[in-house]
Amino acid sequence: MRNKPIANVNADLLKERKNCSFDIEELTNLIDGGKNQTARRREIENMLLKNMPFDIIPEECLSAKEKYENAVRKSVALNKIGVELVSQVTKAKELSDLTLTLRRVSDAYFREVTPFLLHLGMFIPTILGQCSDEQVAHWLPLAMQLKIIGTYAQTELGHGTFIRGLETTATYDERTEEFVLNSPTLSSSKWWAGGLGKTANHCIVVAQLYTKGECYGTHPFIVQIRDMDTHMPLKGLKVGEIGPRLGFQTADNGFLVFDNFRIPRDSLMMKHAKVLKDGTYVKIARHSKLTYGTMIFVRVLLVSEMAFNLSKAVTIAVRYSAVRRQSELKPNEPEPQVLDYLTQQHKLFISISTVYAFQFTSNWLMKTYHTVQANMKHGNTDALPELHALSSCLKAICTSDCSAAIEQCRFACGGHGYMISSNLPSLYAFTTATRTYEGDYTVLLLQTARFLVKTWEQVELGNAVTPMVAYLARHQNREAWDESPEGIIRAFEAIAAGVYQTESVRSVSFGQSDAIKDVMKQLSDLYLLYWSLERTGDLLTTLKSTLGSYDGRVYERLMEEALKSPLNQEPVNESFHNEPEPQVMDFVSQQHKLFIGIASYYSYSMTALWLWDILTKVTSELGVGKTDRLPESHGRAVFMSVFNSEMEKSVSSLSAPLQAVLRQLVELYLYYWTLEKRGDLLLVLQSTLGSYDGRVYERLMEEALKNPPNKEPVNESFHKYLKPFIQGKL
Ligand SMILES: CCCCC/C=C\C/C=C\C/C=C\C/C=C\CCCC(=O)SCCNC(=O)CCNC(=O)[C@H](O)C(C)(C)COP(=O)(O)OP(=O)(O)OC[C@H]1O[C@@H](n2cnc3c(N)ncnc32)[C@H](O)[C@@H]1OP(=O)(O)O
Ligand SMILES: Cc1cc2nc3c(=O)[nH]c(=O)nc-3n(C[C@H](O)[C@H](O)[C@H](O)COP(=O)(O)OP(=O)(O)OC[C@H]3O[C@@H](n4cnc5c(N)ncnc54)[C@H](O)[C@@H]3O)c2cc1C
Repeated sequence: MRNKPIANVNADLLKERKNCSFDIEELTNLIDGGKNQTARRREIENMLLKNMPFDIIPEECLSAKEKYENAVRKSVALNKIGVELVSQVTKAKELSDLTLTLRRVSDAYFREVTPFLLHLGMFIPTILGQCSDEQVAHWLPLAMQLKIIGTYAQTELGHGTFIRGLETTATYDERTEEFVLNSPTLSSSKWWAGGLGKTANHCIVVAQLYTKGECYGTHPFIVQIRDMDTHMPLKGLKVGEIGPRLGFQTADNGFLVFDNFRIPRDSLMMKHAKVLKDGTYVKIARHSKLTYGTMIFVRVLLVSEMAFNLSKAVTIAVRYSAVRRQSELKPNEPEPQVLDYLTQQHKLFISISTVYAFQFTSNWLMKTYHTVQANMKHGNTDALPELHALSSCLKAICTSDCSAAIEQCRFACGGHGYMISSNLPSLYAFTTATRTYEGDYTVLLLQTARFLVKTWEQVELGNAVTPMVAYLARHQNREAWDESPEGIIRAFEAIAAGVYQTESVRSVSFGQSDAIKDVMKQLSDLYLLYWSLERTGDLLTTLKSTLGSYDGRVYERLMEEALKSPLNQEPVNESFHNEPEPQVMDFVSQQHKLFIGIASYYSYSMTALWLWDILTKVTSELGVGKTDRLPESHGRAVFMSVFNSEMEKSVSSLSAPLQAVLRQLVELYLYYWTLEKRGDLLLVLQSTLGSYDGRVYERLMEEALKNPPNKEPVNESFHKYLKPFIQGKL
């Protein structure tokens, strides 16, 4: 796309590019995976450039409904080309290169995401990973050619993390050889699935399988949810869009509720378990968690997704920093490019290095994933726990780091970075969601910690462990790390960094020029140094804590320390003889702790009554319960001054004794009612999650039902684009 010289390039950018120490094309080839892949990518880009409709009005200026329709229009056009290209491919490797290229290039057409994301990212992978061979033969061609459009509905209003707690039931009825799907409670409503709200006509539903009166746990089912011709929701289910969210605005995330909805027996995805016609349950899987396979796959995918998204953000920020000039450092000299400020480089360079850390680690992780999959085909699931731990850990860290780094890139672009047109807000909104979906950050780190603790036990027993965790045995002297959760996670992070270093060295060791090697080495060093400085505290092995000692001799150490206190060096302190012991209330430091708390509390309450709008803003951002911890002194000052002046205005014309009494009464009244009516105050949170009565699920559903897309059962884009596309008439 960009291999031709472009006219009118900013002079500063040209200058920076001229300064480059290596051949840019060579690095491009490295990133693409070789010269041929670069050429193929450009070919596809050019083809799409010629054929794809561009936005006439920027996406962000459209209404929510228009945004969705526009996204469907573009998705259909893109996938028409995609399906055609896929049909020409014969080899598996070519197919995976092509899907990756299409995935990357497609981003150029969406500020938000395509409503087909879940179809490509989870529906197809789940067919591949969870269906029996016959089922794959039936469903895969339909899905690949987009004759059906699917999504993945696992999460419910009540449970996302704890999959075993899902409440949707699939009860086998052997008389009709059907499963009956039910959502027995409000909290069992499926919630969040991308593309479910308006687009998908099929859906993978994860439900508790019951047969012959027994529950066999969660299983995936493939379910048609809309009529293929009219697109109307099928009888026995309720489906809709969940409402506006931070990002993913064009992904029509949806809800789904079942009421005795019947599906054929073979809707159960039967690779890992079967239910026979007579209702007998047959377990096939050698590992109980194989039904979680799609999640592992997407976690692996997300590492490269994060590399890609951060690469876009940092490219935007670096280019802009070369163009942007700010502050006159020397009189009559041009203002410097902001890129030349060291502080600006500090914001940006770690992101560049992080992109490569993620990308190299991602290539390696994907290879590892395929190796484990290949072994599992032959029945060997030994490596699955480690793959789960590894993909959980890397997914958690890279999604978290990526969204933080994108924020830095946005900060680096000053005010203009806040414009939607800069694309940085959308990149942030997209990536910050990845920290939550496909397994929440904390939860996944805890999964990894669990694996490491188990491995540690093996090390202690002198048993062999896998190469990836062999360092645990090397560090058995416990000097290099401690056994706290942080220590475990830190050790794992160190491994991730190690992978990056070895992989980057391996990747650049052949063919590549010295110039590229130098740059890669610098980036690798930067990444390692940056994180060792960031985590200096964690890297220190002495915890300096009586409570956190390795041997757990907490009380002995507390006593030893106590005995060292100078006060204990004399049996009776001289103040016994000379001064009465003070009440702790008399200590100024104690008064400071207490009185400032009371004063702050009053100030917030007063300000709430007099300056309702300020409170609404602050509390909706911080939460009422947290206002006493309002961190910014500026915010505190505003509250204080408003409190003082408004109070004074009200009572200043009255006599002094009356003023004093009124002040006390006002204080009492406010104090009393603030505590009594804290529920009402919480209403200013304007939040479905933070309501005083805790009716979270009811409110989420009420809001979803108010959502304009749910006012029409079928969006007109179905008739205009989706239907002709699915039926091959476009
Ligand atoms: C090639 C390109 C193609 C094109 C791609 C296109 C697009 C790509 C772009 C983006 C990606 C695609 C889509 C993105 C958009 C949106 C997607 C959002 C979709 C979703 O958001 S979709 C819902 C995901 N929702 C979750 O992510 C729930 C998280 N919650 C869990 O994942 C579990 O619930 C957990 C693990 C917390 C507890 O589960 P639990 O309670 O059952 O287990 P428990 O803790 O008791 O552990 C018992 C034993 O199981 C082991 N174990 C656990 N999990 C395992 C696994 N997966 N594999 C192997 N072993 C496992 C343990 O290690 C332990 O082992 P041990 O006993 O030996 O210690
Ligand atoms: C944009 C987006 C798209 C999504 N798309 C889909 C989709 O297509 N299909 C689908 O099925 N789902 C989807 N999801 C849902 C997503 O997978 C869940 O939101 C995610 O798994 C987190 O679960 P939760 O919402 O139940 O969070 P919770 O588990 O309720 O998390 C709330 C808090 O509790 C903490 N917590 C929870 N459990 C533990 C624990 N055991 N130990 C310590 N702390 C804990 C978490 O760390 C977090 O701080 C999507 C979500 C988003 C945001």
